[in-house]
Amino acid sequence: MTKPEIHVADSPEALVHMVSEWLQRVTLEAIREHGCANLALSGGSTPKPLYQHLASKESLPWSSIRLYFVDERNVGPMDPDSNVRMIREALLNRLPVPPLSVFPWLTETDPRESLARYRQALAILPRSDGYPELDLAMQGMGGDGHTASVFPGSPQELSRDWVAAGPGPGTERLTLTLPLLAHARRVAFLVAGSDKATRVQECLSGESQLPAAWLTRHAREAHWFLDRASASAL
Ligand SMILES: O=C1O[C@H](COP(=O)(O)O)[C@@H](O)[C@H](O)[C@H]1O
Repeated sequence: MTKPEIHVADSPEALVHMVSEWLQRVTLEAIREHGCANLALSGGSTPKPLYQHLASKESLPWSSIRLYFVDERNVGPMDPDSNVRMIREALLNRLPVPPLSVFPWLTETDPRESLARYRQALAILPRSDGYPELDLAMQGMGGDGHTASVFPGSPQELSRDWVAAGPGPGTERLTLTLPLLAHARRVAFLVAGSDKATRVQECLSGESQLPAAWLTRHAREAHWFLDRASASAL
């Protein structure tokens, strides 16, 4: 449990550049250290420009990177709500990423089957305290303080498993759990916009029990990447 590092960029565009440089640096470091980098990416609207930017740079050795998905909505892979659809369109379809290194959630089926398959996909990772160890988990934060698909007051919030399924606004969710994410070598939150400023302040105050705050406090190394607007209440 260490103090989170807060990085503030002057604009949403500068934020994308800042996170992209950092993500590339820590990814290359992991590849140098143990031959590959194990990353988990979030969905939602905030990271899309980051993924598009990364796709345009083509500077990472994608054959040495495994890509997991922090969470998914239990909808088809072409559904407008699908996280993997957004990440494929913004990033994966534009790059030479080997399909076998990409681990989408199985959806449109019994969630117990999806969770069992995702546990298998995660089981190839090294372990930290019995949890699969990601090199980097890229997180978002919703306006209610959720992160991944762990919503305040949801059953997912209490899970100590590696993965969980449960309710979310609109669609059922499949998600990596907070303890698994906390065992990643690094957790990075990417948040933009003045509408989230008060929640950012709350999550970084050290008192809050919201999922994003819990993960920040329990992560081995937590980073918050903010634009000026989302950092305005700090
Ligand atoms: O529902 C979700 O929301 C969070 C936050 O999304 P944002 O659009 O407000 O940045 C996201 O991190 C998560 O992957 C997604 O499923």
